[in-house]
Amino acid sequence: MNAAAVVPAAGRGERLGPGAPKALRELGGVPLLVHAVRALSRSRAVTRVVVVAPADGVARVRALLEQFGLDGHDGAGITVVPGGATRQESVRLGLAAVPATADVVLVHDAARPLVPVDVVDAVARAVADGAEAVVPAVPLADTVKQVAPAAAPGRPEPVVGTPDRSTLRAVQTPQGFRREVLLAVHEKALSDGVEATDDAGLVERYGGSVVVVPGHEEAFKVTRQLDLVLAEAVLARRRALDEF
Ligand SMILES: Nc1ccn([C@@H]2O[C@H](COP(=O)(O)OP(=O)(O)OP(=O)(O)O)[C@@H](O)[C@H]2O)c(=O)n1
Ligand SMILES: C[C@](O)(CO)[C@H](O)COP(=O)(O)O
Repeated sequence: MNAAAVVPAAGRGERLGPGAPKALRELGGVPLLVHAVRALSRSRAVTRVVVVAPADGVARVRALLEQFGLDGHDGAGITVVPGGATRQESVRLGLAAVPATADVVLVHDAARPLVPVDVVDAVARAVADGAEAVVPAVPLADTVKQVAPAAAPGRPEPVVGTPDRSTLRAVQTPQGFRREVLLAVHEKALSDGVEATDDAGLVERYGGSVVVVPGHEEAFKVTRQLDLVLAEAVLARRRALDEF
């Protein structure tokens, strides 16, 4: 297997609040992006990483990766390309830089810095074993309600349904794909104007099959301030355990 990873890191991080682009915010003194690239590089399956940087931040991201010893000379080779206005566009631009020799592509959010390498390996292995699209996921802790729009602004939203929680999963990254499948659905989505919140959603939209492998609670996405607090705690626990 020859897997390349695309790391969308071009988002602003509006929900995290004011500051640097989210991927460059620090966790334990190290940018989220660097954590994410290190996690991918730990997988023997990953031979190339394409980082998709904010369009005006390519030089800064290259310098940062070099500063943290991730300049392509140690472990997986790394390419940095400019991203787009949406996550989907950023992934498509990153995919264009994936070498044709890669038969498997993993797409991993820079905003999921603490993904364990076992999850990366499990996703890559499931694609190598024949799946065309693979997502890591965890069961939900909360009950989920489907709602309709409120009658007026400020009014409560009416509940219209309660899906059976046992059939639902919260989906993480890296998501893994046969390269030609991911390329094809991104190209079709571009020409059809189709948008999805994750890459596997595009595969589903065009009739492909997607399977789930176990994710990990530490692969959560840093989206809001509280996630950063949790990520600091998880990292501190890992560092403390490493000392024993
Ligand atoms: N135009 C974009 C938007 C998002 N992303 C990346 O997609 C991942 C998941 O997106 P999200 O968590 O929504 O990040 P942001 O878009 O930065 O967050 P927000 O929606 O709060 O602004 C992140 O690693 C983010 O950098 C990207 O590469 N290009
Ligand atoms: C791809 C993803 O992380 C899977 O859960 C998620 O859909 C990204 O959503 P975001 O709103 O762009 O963070």
